[in-house]
Amino acid sequence: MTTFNSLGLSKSVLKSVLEMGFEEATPIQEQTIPIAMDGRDVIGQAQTGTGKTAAFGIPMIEKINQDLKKTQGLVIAPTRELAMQVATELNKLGQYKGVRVLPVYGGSDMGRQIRELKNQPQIVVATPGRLLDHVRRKTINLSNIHTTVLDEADEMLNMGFIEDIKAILNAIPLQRQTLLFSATMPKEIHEIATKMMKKPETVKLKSKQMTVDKIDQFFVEVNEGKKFDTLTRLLDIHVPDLAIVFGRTKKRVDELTDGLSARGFRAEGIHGDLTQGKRMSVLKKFKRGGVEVLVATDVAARGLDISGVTHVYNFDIPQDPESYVHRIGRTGRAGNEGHAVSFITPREMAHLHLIEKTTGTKIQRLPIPSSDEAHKGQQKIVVDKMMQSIESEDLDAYYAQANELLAQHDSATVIAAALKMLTKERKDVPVNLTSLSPISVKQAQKGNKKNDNRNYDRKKGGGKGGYNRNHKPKGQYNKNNGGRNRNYQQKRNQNSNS
Ligand SMILES: Nc1ncnc2c1ncn2[C@@H]1O[C@H](COP(=O)(O)OP(=O)(O)OP(=O)(O)O)[C@@H](O)[C@H]1O
Ligand SMILES: [Mg+2]
Repeated sequence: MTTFNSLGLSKSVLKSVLEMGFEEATPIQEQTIPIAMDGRDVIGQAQTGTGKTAAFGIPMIEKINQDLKKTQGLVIAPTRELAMQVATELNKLGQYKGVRVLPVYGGSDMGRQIRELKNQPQIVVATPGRLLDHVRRKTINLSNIHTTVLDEADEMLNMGFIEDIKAILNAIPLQRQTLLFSATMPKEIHEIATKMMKKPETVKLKSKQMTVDKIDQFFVEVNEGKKFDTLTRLLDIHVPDLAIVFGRTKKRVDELTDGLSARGFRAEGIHGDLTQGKRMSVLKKFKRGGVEVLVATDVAARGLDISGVTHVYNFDIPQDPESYVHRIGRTGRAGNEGHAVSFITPREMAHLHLIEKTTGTKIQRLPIPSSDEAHKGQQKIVVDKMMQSIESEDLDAYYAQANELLAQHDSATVIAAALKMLTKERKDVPVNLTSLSPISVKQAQKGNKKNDNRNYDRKKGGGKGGYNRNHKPKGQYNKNNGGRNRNYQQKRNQNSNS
């Protein structure tokens, strides 16, 4: 066990870390913080949800000169939501040192952003498109930057972003320190990365598989036309606290959201065609539990850290194994348990095997559940609630009526009627989705990302503002286990179908 104390942090950063509920360093933090604090370039690869943000955030904050009111640190992240989240975490890490952090992303007011950048926040966390815009307009001063981070580095150095990244890096002083982090780092990208850095130290945590072993991984083999019914049945059986359903295209996400709402689920969609205001409000609602199913394109696949996500469903199989790793990594974070189910059409089985091979994981087959099982899942929720009521509520006022009913009918009939009334009868509203063609292995191996509709930061949208991550310390890295997990554990034990 490595405490943050033994990593040689300054008093103020140590205070922030402890206040954030971090008691011991995670392995990637333990291994990269000393190297990065030494000023060396680092490529850090560790599984999803293992604290890579603080692994680069802590050394970056330590290096900031708080008396110098100039932009000294730059973090680039692929999506607006991730940029906001990273900025929030850095703000917390730097709160006692008094470091100012500004998120800069597309879809928010340009004029205001320019004014804020003029004040030279010490750290800027930005999406590439908007950042390049500022570089070209000369509305950001990069001349004092000594530390640059590419979060989700393999994605940032992929086809869609690499030209922007090169242009940005070319505008930053050469004597900078560069830190690259991701849960995945394909060999070709690692080579590209190395060329952009100064003798980088690669820290890759040894593990058999790319994914966290706390995530149970399943697949269902199902025809395209049966996917939707299968999804709603699984949701009824699993009863997730919070679930994310990934669809391949924006249109798919819209259709899935409408379909789930029609069947009585509190579902909302998130993708790159929505205004920034809408994207943020959906995410906020999801974090608060006001939305139980978030339907998303790959725009939500990387980096987002939302506590309470117990299930991830790949309604459409991801384009490449890396995307699979990131998508399912939205659950099972910071030592918590998670569950992932991928829907595979018969013609996509080869693609599934490629994912298994690349990630070093065996994905277990799950039979397609029947509507009867789904209905039993819903009844189980009512039974659990009744049991809780029996154990903890004062029922005195109800006994007279209960005895009267029992005088007329046998007890099983009375309870069956109560169960029927309380069980949510899922209206099997017919839902027709536009059919998508299966993904072939060839398509995936080519890394064909042209038509995957990620649309990260290319859209001009309205709305601005930020959200506050409601951080709860949790999981194996500290002893303080959040309430949601306990509830979930209970639910799991009670729900023998899951
Ligand atoms: N040392 C620690 N002890 C306890 N919790 C931690 C520690 N470090 C980070 N965390 C928490 O773990 C969660 C996951 O961290 P983070 O988002 O940095 O993961 P990540 O490795 O970047 O994942 P991804 O690959 O999905 O981006 C966060 O809620 C974070 O606050
Ligand atoms: Mg991350």
